[in-house]
Amino acid sequence: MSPFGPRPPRAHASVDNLRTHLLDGARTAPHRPAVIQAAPGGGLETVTYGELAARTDRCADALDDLGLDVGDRVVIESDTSADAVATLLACATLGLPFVPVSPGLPDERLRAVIDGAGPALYLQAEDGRRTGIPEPVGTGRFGPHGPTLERAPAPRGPRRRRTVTPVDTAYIIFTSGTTGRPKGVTMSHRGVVSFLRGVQASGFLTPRDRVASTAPLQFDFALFDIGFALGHGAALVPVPRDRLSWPRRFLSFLRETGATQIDAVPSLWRPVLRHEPGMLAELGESGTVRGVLFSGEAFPPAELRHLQKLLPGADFINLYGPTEVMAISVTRLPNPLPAGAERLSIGTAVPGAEMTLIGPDGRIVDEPGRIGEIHVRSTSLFSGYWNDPQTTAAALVPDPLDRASGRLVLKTGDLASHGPDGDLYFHGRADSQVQIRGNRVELGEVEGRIAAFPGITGAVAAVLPHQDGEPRLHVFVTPAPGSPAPDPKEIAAFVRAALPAYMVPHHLHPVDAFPLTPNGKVDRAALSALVPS
Ligand SMILES: Nc1ncnc2c1ncn2[C@@H]1O[C@H](COS(=O)(=O)NC(=O)C[C@H](N)c2cccc(Br)c2)[C@@H](O)[C@H]1O
Repeated sequence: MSPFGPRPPRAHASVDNLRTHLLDGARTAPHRPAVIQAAPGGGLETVTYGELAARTDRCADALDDLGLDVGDRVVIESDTSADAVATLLACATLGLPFVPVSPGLPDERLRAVIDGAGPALYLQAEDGRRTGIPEPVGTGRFGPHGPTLERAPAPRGPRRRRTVTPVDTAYIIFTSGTTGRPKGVTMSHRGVVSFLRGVQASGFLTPRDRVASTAPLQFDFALFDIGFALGHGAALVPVPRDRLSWPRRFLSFLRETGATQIDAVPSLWRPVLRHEPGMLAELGESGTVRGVLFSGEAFPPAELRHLQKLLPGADFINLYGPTEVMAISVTRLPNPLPAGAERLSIGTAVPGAEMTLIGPDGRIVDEPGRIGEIHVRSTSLFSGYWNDPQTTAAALVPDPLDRASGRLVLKTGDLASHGPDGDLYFHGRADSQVQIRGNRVELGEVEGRIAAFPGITGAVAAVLPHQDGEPRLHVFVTPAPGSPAPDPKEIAAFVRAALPAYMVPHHLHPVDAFPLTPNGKVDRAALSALVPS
């Protein structure tokens, strides 16, 4: 009996809870590998479903004894690992929303997340190096034997809640929102589990798969990988951060672990394609890689074609969606992409969700080719931005097709059009539509054209201010190693041959690599710093 009175009953297997959904594999096949990871002393170690469940319950018992209540937040600072998974599943078991942050997060950003979330407890991996967590937050570390407490959480008073329900918060993801203050995307157990069930219906994974996960834990892509792998009884293969920074080390880790599925943002592939196409081709020939899943940003078609050529036997899966609904669609793309395809399909929503395009007039847009803003109906809708009802009301709006119902839909801020086949095609963010001399320019079109120029492996376009007040179109390109710096006049002619004159870039900047956000996407806000002064 814990000093704080009777323990609340654990989440019952019949109701949606992240722990019960993901540890089902522990009941049916406890000896199967759940996590295959780099071992601290080098080499690899395997944690089975049975062992993962045991670590989860050890951690849940220890957290339970602290007298935390359903709804009390726990910050987890770690890379993806078996112990991080056990800790977040322990939180799910007790209804403690976890707030994942990555070790690289600067101190002041972590301070902002802690100010925002008001956590009861902060836990880091046993080898974590963070110091200076402010009172009254409790602090501790976790390892294979569960958590060890350093500073007890402030006394919480008697428990008010009996048990965790599917509409309770599973996690809060703080996104580096464009405005300074980070927004906390609050996701319920029902939201996560219903999306994972929807993806399962597509049948992309079998229990024999090994899913290489490359996203930082603070990005819901990492949470997806955990749910995707464990929900199928497959093995999760977290790729260590120091393996991601070098293409050779990344590819050798994929080979050593026998990864069959590689999940990454498109930009992660750019240096691999540029510097190690041969080693990538060898991995392709080995036949172990069955699938490449990507999300977070549009995969530039020229780069995707190059990757498909090197991994001919793999499925290429485009996962689209904002963190506010976890995601929405999972689309297997044609391999190879049809020649001339300028835009990738984001398909149709997973079972249980629906995307509709709404025009500026609030009416549905459904004739092919016309652009509208994606609105989403789904049981995976987030509960709201943490402690921010105004911003929530701007995103969760009355259903424009069914106002009387009181039901809300997510207004995504993303533009798309229907293809002839009914699939949706992504046209960028509504707030990133730019005008050049009064003409609407879709940056993706300019980038796609320039990336197809021989000797260029990647292109990112941006409209940047100019002292004469007239904004200018800049393009940053990564030339293939050993290729001469591209001639701006040749590029201009190449663009003019396919696009209207106003899409011809004013400035061309060859760069070694594009700046990336902490989640690994191209950091468009950082491009202006690359313009030579
Ligand atoms: N496949 C695409 N093609 C093009 N543009 C994409 C794609 N996926 C996103 N985006 C863009 O990224 C925005 C959203 O950013 S986000 O909130 O940080 N979330 C993300 O990126 C990650 C996303 N939630 C995700 C990723 C993997 C698994 C899960 Br489960 C969830 C979307 O609104 C889109 O603008």
